[in-house]
Amino acid sequence: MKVTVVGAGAVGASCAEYIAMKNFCSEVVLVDIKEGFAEGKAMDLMQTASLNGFDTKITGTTGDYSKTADSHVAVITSGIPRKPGMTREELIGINAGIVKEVTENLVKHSPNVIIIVVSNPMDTMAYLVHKTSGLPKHRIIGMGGALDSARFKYRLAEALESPISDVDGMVIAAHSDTGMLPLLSKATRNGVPVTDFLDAEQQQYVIEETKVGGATLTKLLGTSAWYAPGAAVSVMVQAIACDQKKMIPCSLMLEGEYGQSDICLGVPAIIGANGVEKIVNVTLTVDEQLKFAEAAKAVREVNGDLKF
Ligand SMILES: NC(=O)C1=CN([C@@H]2O[C@H](COP(=O)(O)OP(=O)(O)OC[C@H]3O[C@@H](n4cnc5c(N)ncnc54)[C@H](O)[C@@H]3O)[C@@H](O)[C@H]2O)C=CC1
Ligand SMILES: O=C([O-])CC(=O)C(=O)O
Repeated sequence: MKVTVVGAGAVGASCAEYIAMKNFCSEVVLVDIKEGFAEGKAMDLMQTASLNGFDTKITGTTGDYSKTADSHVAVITSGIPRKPGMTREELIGINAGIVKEVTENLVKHSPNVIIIVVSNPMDTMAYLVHKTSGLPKHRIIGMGGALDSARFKYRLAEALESPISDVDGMVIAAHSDTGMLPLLSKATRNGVPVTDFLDAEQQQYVIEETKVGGATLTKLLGTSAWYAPGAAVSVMVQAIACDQKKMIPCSLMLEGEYGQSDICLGVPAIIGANGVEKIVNVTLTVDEQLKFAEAAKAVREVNGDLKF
């Protein structure tokens, strides 16, 4: 299995590191536009191989896409991250052009690739990849829900004063500060609804902290997060590489599912060797249905700013 990661910055390098550490992949190619940067990150990571016990070969290139040829999976992390006080949506002006150009280069050299889109605003960037790549829809997957769900579980465990391994939960809809939909109604501690343990105030705290998870870290770090984003991507790549048929919320092109069409939004899906094997239709409460529709409206407005 050959994986390309475009963007050797904070998230791209973290993706490559977690993929290598899990040792399920033969080759990872890092690509960046900054001269020597991807080569340097690849060399540094390779010098951890004997220390961390992996055999994945990591190489780097400054924009030579022939080195990415015949990748099974490509992860797009190229673009700028937000600074404190910004929204993800404000990144569209710079990132749309980068994502479009990177997509064209990737598809030219790997026509059968499965693309995982990370660059923000992610739901809109995933939509852009659909509109410009010509790839079938099961081979374009936006990464947001895997990360947001991990943050939801972190906040749930904090409120429950429980180990995170006791907790299960999922976040769907948009990967934005306002459009995320943590499915509290379905979250459990060892199969017991979390709503049995948490009062209304605690429930609201978990929901609000989950939604602004990325903004909170951006304020603390001065740029956006990378460890959990990198780990979330590695889980998705492994699900494909090992044909795990894992259920992961991802931003996918909808054609009537959840009442939406011609939009990429976070929904639970089975991820395996073919990319998206199936979108899972979860029954939402009336309030969740309304919130999902509101998130769709906001993403659609951002999509309207795209020029193809
Ligand atoms: N979907 C999600 O859950 C998450 C998305 N992000 C997004 O991921 C993106 C990357 O974030 P970071 O890694 O923190 O930024 P970064 O600035 O550390 O890295 C981005 C890299 O992209 C490279 N780049 C720029 N244009 C390029 C091009 N045309 N071709 C190849 N490489 C190019 C830059 O040289 C830089 O090394 C941002 O847009 C950020 O908002 C970050 C975290 C989570
Ligand atoms: O917050 C950001 O801008 C980066 C991101 O998408 C996240 O960490 O969830």
